[in-house]
Amino acid sequence: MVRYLGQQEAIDVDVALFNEYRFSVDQLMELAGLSCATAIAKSFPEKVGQEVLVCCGVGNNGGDGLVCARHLALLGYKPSIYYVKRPDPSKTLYNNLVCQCEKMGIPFMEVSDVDSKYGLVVDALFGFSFKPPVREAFVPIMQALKTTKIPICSIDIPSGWHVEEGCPPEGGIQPELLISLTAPKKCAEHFKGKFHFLGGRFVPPGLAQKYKMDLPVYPGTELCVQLNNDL
Ligand SMILES: NC(=O)C1=CN([C@@H]2O[C@H](COP(=O)(O)OP(=O)(O)OC[C@H]3O[C@@H](n4cnc5c(N)ncnc54)[C@H](O)[C@@H]3O)[C@@H](O)[C@H]2O)[C@@H](O)CC1
Ligand SMILES: [K+]
Repeated sequence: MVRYLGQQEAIDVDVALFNEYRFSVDQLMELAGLSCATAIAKSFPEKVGQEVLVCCGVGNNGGDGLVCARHLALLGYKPSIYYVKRPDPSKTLYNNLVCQCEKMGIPFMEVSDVDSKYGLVVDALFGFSFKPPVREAFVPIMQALKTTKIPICSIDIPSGWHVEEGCPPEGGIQPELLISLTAPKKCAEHFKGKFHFLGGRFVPPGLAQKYKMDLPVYPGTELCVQLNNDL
């Protein structure tokens, strides 16, 4: 059984990947975002050709969302991006990701009429660094995601959920697909949606052993593996 990590463990793994194993953020973000697009395509093949709203926050989870949007376009979906806040010019990584999306013709827009405009929503607002409660600037988009009837695909953490305890008592978003990256975090034990995938097939075996991740075997050359395929 794959082990579900606590918030501090997820942060420690992150630090080890970058400092000890010398990966760059771009490298892992590309693989993470690609695995998310792949999991979405496996879960919702019937939505190819439809509009997809990709909601991106200001951290690396949002960066995964930008990469995912680009790959969704390559897979035949029609993504649009809601970016809560454009990155500061000094943040080269995020500015490059934005440029890549713009050059692909992916529009950046405000959120309106989610239920009538889109077939899917990708939630890349907060990842494992989230600490509740949600700050003011994010309340409108969180409200839109809480009330939509369109299936939500959450990257790494259902945004607004406590990273370990799950959905907040006052209610939160209920994604239909969760793509856990690297290893699932404890909140995923409370996930009740239809599809739970693991993505981010880049964990060196030594690191997986150190954190006793017990990662499942990815089939063949797949970039993601379904964790709840017994359903
Ligand atoms: N460690 C790994 O293996 C990898 C992690 N990646 C992604 O990186 C994510 C973690 O990224 P980060 O550490 O940058 O953090 P997050 O993207 O989880 O969030 C950080 C941002 O959210 C803000 N934030 C935190 N709490 C908030 C609140 N209550 N209200 C509003 N804003 C709040 C922070 O100020 C910060 O700007 C992961 O979940 C995953 O999606 C991938 O990109 C690549 C590989
Ligand atoms: K998320």
